[in-house]
Amino acid sequence: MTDIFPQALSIAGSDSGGGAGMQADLKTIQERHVFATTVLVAITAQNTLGVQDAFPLPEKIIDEQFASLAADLQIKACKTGMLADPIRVRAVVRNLKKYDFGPLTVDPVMIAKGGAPLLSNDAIDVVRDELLPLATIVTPNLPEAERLTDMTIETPAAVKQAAVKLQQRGAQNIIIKGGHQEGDTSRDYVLLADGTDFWLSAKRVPTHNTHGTGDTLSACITAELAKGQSLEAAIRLGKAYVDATIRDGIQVGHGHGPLNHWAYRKVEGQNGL
Ligand SMILES: Nc1ncnc2c1ncn2[C@@H]1O[C@H](COP(=O)(O)OP(=O)(O)OP(=O)(O)O)[C@@H](O)[C@H]1O
Ligand SMILES: Cc1ncc(COP(=O)(O)O)c(N)n1
Repeated sequence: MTDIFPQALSIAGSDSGGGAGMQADLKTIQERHVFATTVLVAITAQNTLGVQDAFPLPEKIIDEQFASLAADLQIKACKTGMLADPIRVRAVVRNLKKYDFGPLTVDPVMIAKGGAPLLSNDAIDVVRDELLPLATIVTPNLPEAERLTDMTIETPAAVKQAAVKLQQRGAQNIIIKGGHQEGDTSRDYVLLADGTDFWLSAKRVPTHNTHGTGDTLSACITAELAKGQSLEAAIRLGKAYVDATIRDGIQVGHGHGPLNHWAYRKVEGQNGL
């Protein structure tokens, strides 16, 4: 008998433009040599210029996708992305409690780079109160961390305080991403369950082509967890992977362009990639 191949699950919205959401997850998980499966929660009509429309899927088909996967596949890690509204968040929570798909990475996607809401205001409290307690790791950007903690985060000390607050809300491990900061360096703060903490720094790339950075980071972490990597190794690999996709950019579309998901192949062997 051959070994079961590592399988990971993306629970997210579709970005027709291919740069973010489920498409970014699929590209990333595939590049990390893990078999990608999906539960589609919403469909967006989207390109690099913005989100033109969004359509959340009925609860029934969300439940059925989870049931189909649970009946057959051996998923070892999963992640959430765009969850749209309270009905969809609760449907996902219900299914994550019902089935074991391994460690859960929650990317609490709220607003697209172009400014369109991907999570309704009344769903934010549901994510905080019902989804965060299930999270092995939560990966907010700075504005998302502010909303989830009711804090203004303007200093490194406030970033650390927000991470502790997210742990108190039930998420075990935290990354607060610094992509939205000013300055020459993009710094992400990591707080692990055992209290270990560190910063992951990278020289900021002066580019508008950062559509899907958060999805890509969280999908890479999920893929590495599905392979059995430790959480810290998965986080460090995720950072190295997303950094390569931004640094070795491609030009697609006329707005916030997507990442180069195969860029790491050029730096393979470095930073564990
Ligand atoms: N211009 C940049 N140069 C280098 N690293 C960046 C840049 N922009 C973002 N990053 C890195 O990309 C990762 C994602 O961070 P970011 O804050 O952009 O997440 P996000 O807002 O959730 O992304 P998205 O919503 O686009 O999916 C982090 O590791 C961050 O440091
Ligand atoms: C379906 C979907 N999921 C997630 C994002 C976040 O990505 P970004 O903030 O880069 O627009 C998105 N735009 N669309």
